[in-house]
Amino acid sequence: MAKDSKTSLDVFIIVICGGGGWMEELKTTIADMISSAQAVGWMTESRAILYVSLARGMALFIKHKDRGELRVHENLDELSTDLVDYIAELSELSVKERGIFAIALSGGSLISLMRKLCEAPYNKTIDWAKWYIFWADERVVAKSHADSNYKLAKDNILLKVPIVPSHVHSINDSLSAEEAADEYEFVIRQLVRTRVVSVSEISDCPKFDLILLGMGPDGHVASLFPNHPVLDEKDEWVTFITDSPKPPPERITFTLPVINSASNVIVVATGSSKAEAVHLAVDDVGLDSPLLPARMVHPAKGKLVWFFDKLAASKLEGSQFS
Ligand SMILES: O=C(O)[C@H](O)[C@@H](O)[C@H](O)[C@H](O)COP(=O)(O)O
Repeated sequence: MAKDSKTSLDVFIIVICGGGGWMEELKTTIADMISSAQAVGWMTESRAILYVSLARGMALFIKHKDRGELRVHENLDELSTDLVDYIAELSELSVKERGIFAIALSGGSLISLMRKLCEAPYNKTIDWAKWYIFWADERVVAKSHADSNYKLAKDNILLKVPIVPSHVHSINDSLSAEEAADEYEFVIRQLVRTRVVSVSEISDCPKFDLILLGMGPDGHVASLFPNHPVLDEKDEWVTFITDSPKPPPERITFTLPVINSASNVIVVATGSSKAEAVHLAVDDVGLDSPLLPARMVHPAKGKLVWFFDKLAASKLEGSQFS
């Protein structure tokens, strides 16, 4: 079989979501087989379409040729189940490898999609004492304010699992945005020194075990908004903005070099309002199209996984999700 270059999504992994036991083995076997078939040029468009139609009503896992892995789910419940399962898997690997799981959260709907972490089996099986929590971005408001990303995570997750309070690193809410960003970077520098957070082999940046990002309809991730000068920040690890188009205006945010130095990055986008941004962030859209912040997420050595529901994935090239 000849390789068909029209296979726009370079589909080569389909798995049935859920299950366990033999289903897990089947998933791995299928992934390996399709991966080998693609590697030797045996992946045809017709086969990809067959897989897509087989996957209707099931989760579809796609290995994109340069945008990481795309996981398209039928609905939010399935997405959330797969998301927490993947986070638990990364936590286990990281704790096994280095005894710590340093994870950076964002705000928005992502947090409610993570709430299953507080339920069985994860509340018992995850090694919560090894978790260190950070924020990839935070709104500069009091920690008790309804807009606080810290409060959102605390109320929905952190209070419900046995995380060590001293492992939770949130910003100092009594400072200005600029001061809070500087101080947060200082805190992270100390934790890199003691290797609570690893260091990247290719830059001097911190290497978080996992950075979790939501994506706005404009393609922003963390508090990195389209066309904002902080997208060019190369030196700072944490920076600030006072003109966020999404309220509240004052925020601190990890910079792109930090996001792109992580071992793992997850981007979650759901709902039809995100469909165009998903297309622009993932597909080969050419240089004339707007360069969205989400498209600039490209971990140099790490793994990037996108979690979509079928509405958010509906404008992906070659998709059958609409
Ligand atoms: O503090 C923030 O505002 C967030 O970190 C932001 O980057 C969020 O993740 C996206 O705007 C997506 O939010 P939704 O998932 O709620 O659309």
